[in-house]
Parts: sequence; C-alpha cells; structure tokens
Amino acid sequence: MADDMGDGRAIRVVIGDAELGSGAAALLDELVNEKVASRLAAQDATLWGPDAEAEASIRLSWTTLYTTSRPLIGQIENLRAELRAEGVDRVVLAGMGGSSLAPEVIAATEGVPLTVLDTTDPGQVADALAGDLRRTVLVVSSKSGGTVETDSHRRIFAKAFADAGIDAARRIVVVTDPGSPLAELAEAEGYRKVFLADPHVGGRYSALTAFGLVPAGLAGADVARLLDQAAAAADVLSADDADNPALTLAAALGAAHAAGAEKVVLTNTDAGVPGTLTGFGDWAEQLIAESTGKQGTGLLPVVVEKPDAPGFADAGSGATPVAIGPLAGGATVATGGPLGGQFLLWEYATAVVGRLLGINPFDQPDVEAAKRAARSLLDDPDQLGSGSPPSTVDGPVEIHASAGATGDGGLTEVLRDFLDTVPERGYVAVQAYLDRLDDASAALLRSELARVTGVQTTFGWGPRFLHSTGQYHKGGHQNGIFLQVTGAHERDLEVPGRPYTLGTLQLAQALGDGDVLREHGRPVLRLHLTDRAAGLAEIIRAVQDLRV
Ligand SMILES: O=P(O)(O)OC[C@H]1O[C@](O)(CO)[C@@H](O)[C@@H]1O
Repeated sequence: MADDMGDGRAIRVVIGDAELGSGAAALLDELVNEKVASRLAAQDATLWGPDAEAEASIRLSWTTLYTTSRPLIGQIENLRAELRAEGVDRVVLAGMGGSSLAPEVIAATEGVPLTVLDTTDPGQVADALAGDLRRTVLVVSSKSGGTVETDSHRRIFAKAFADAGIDAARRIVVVTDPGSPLAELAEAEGYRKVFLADPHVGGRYSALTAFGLVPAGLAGADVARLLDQAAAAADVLSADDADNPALTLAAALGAAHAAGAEKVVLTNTDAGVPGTLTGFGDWAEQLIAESTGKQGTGLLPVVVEKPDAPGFADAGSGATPVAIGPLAGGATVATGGPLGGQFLLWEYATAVVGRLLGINPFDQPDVEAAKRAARSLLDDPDQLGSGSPPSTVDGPVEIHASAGATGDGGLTEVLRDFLDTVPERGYVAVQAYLDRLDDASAALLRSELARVTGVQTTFGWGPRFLHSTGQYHKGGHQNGIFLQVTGAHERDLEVPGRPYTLGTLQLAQALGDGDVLREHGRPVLRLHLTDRAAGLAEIIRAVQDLRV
C-alpha cells in the first residue's frame, strides 16, 4: 500500500482472487527483478524491444508531467480570469480520443461544466452551437493538427461566431503540438492563445499535458491539485517493489491474459460517493485498447454501467472484472486513489502490460485504415450515396446485413443470425453513430445484448470509439462481431470550406470502418434508423424478443 496522499486516499491496487494473485506474483517478481518500474520512470526506450525503440524514445515524457506541466497552471488561470472578465464562461472542447477524454473525466469528476464535441453527429453539434455563443470559448485540441472531426468543428464554430457578430479569433484557443498544421493556422488566423504541448507524449498518455489541463482548467477544474495527486503517486509507481500498485495491476492483467482472459471489464464501484472518478472507464478504455490491441493480441476494455450490470460479476473466464473503487460486486481486481494518481497508475500499468504482451504500446497502426476508407468514400460521393440499399426494412429500421446475417427475416431473426456468428470467447461491439445526448437510449443496447447473449459486449459512440477501441477491433484478438447503428438526420450541417456536410462525414466514417472490418473477415451488421427514437425502441424490443 502506498503512502496516504493527503486527501485520505492512497493509490492502491488490490487483487481479490487467489488464483489470479498467484499468477500475478510470478510476473511481479520478474518485473521487480528486471527493474521495469524504475527504468520506465527513467524513460528507458529499450523496454519494449528493438522494434519499438525509435517510437518509445519520443513517447515517454509523460512520466514527469507532474513537474513539467506546472508552468501551465498560471497560464490557464490567467486566461480563465481574462475570459471571465469578458463574460465568457462556457467552454466547448473540440477534440477526439486523447484530446478530449481526459478533460471530460476531469471536468465530470470535479463537477464543472464542459461541453465536449467528439462527434460528427450534426444534431449534437447543432445543439452545442445553440448554446449562448456570447459566453462561449472554443478549445480546439489536436496533437497532429489534422484530425478531420476537430477541424470540422473549428470551421463550423468559426463561422457561427462570425455570423453572430463575434470576433472568432478572440474565442478560439488551440492546444496542439509545435509545428502542426493547426499551430500554423492558429498563428495565421491570430487565434486568442495557442498552448503548445510536449510532443514527446502520445495522445492517450496526455492527460496531464495541456491537452488535459487547458480545457478542464478553463472550465474551472483545480488542475494544480491534479498535478499534486500525480506527484504524490510518482515515487510509489516508479519503485522496483512488489508493492508497486502499477506493477501489481500490470501483473494481474498480464497473468489474466496469459490464462485466456483477454477482456478487462471496468466499472465504478463507488459511483455517487463524493470524489468518485466519474467516467474514468472511458478514458482508461482508450489507453488500454489503443495501446495493447495490435498484432492479433491485446486487452479489450469493456466499460459497463455498474457493478450489477451484465458482464461484470458474471464476467466468465475470458474476462477480468476490475473495480474503479473498492473491491466489490464480484471484482477480482480493484484500483483506488485520486484522479491525478490514477491517471499515472494506469499509464504505468498499460506501458508495462505492453512489455508483457510483447507489443509497442505507443503506436496505433490500424487506426489509419478506417480514416483512409472514410476519406475515399468522401472523395466519391456517388459511392457513398446513403450507403447501399438495405437488404430489408423492418418499420423504422433499415437492415444492411453482411456475412453471417441473411437479412431475409425481420429484425429479431436477423439479429439472431448475426449473434450466432460470435465465436467462442468472442465479443459483440455495438457502434452507435448517433447523438450521444439525444439518442442516449442507444447505450441500453449494451446491457440488453450482454444479458441475452451472455457474451462480453462493448458499446461505443461513433466516431469517438474509432480513436479508442477502433484500434483493437482491427488489430487485437480477431473474435469480435460488429453491430453498427446509423440514423437519419433531421438537420444537417455544412462544413465551411469543405465539399461535405457533417452528416455525410458521419456516414462515410461508419461505412468506411465497416468495410475495413469486413476486410478483416469480421461480421458487420448495420441497422439504419429512419426514425431514431422509434428505431432504437424497435431494436431494443427485438433484442429482448431473442430471449424467448
Ligand atoms: O490529437 P489528434 O491528433 O487530433 O488525435 C486524436 C486521436 O486520434 C488518434 O491519433 C488516433 O485515433 C488517437 O490516438 C488520438 O488520441
């Protein structure tokens, strides 16, 4: 157990299962003897073998961010005070994956309002635009400076500010890497402020860089405290000691994987308690999936709603139920401690799991394929159309069946055929290219499908998941089946300066990723909702009918 962290909660990892504990103990000895923790803290790029060394040598600065990010605190406070003095107190963040997941969990955990745009759903973006623009600052966050979703949001908001008679340049703040196209553009456009992040930290390890701290800090989160929490955890996480919580977590997950448990089911076991890490699973999901899901191996994170949700206590031998919070609800592993410390805990542990699995935890080789496929569809709008014609229609649901699902019957039959294709120890992935606020009921599909099938089931909002579990779907264990849900748009939005609308981009992303998954031999079923609310209700009913 680590030292107390000042707020009464220490960074800790507990293994609550004897068999898993003994498997982990052997790995733990190995990790301690090989001095993996101290070498990681010293940013030793040789830890993942010669193939990963070049990339690792420019990806390890996250181990000392609790020190190197300190100068940001004053800059964020000053900008926040300036904006407040101008009556600007609504923060909208445009950013995908590592450029939005950390600030979202920081803001949610601290209870400060932050509107996150990590979607191409026109309705969701239109709702964000409908907020009070006079009080709004847009933070545009992108390491590469070339992410299409984020660039689209910037274009849409810049025009909306201008249309409302607001000087857009004064309302756009940029976080990016030095020398990126976005950094250049921000300078050319005279945007209010550019925070240049440390380029030696990858997106999913960037929680404590400007990517995590600027949007959350502008929204009112106490980012200095976050760095204090990470600093307080640093010594224990870098110690070559069997009590090191990061080594314990890595050894548990590594031992579980070696025993066939390639899925990690995550849930909060202290939801509702003050200080609980709200939404932490979604951040950890990207870290784990993009870091480990490659070369046909990896850990598949399955984020579930609560400890008694299907897939957790009944995780089965193919999955490890991990509690974020106290060991409860059937969890075999639990992690505890404040947010800043847990960011660092999971980053250390994931990097160490990468070494145990023999992969490079700092690249994402399969993400680009889906981006390429979407781009080629956007370049050829004829091919895109509204997608190929449905194989059949059941009320408000158009069924686009592929291998394994005949599409001849109604929705229930099609779903039954489709679900029959899941391999033993496989998983079902629900991918909803919808509005995560207005179409929130889509998320019920995860628990309903998991309950009916008894199979581990993930849920992701598209295109957000493409920057998270999307890597694992193509690069990890090839035993997933994919249920895509797309929907008609009541309203669409032009992307200024681009020949496509947001709705077209959203559809291209769904179809493009579907094509890539099929190329990998994976079954894909797309259900298109001509009426979103009625269609979702219909799918949920059809899933429930599978029980009989
Ligand atoms: O910050 P960027 O460059 O816009 O990238 C966003 C996300 O896209 C990815 O590069 C690939 O999905 C993630 O690793 C990253 O967090």
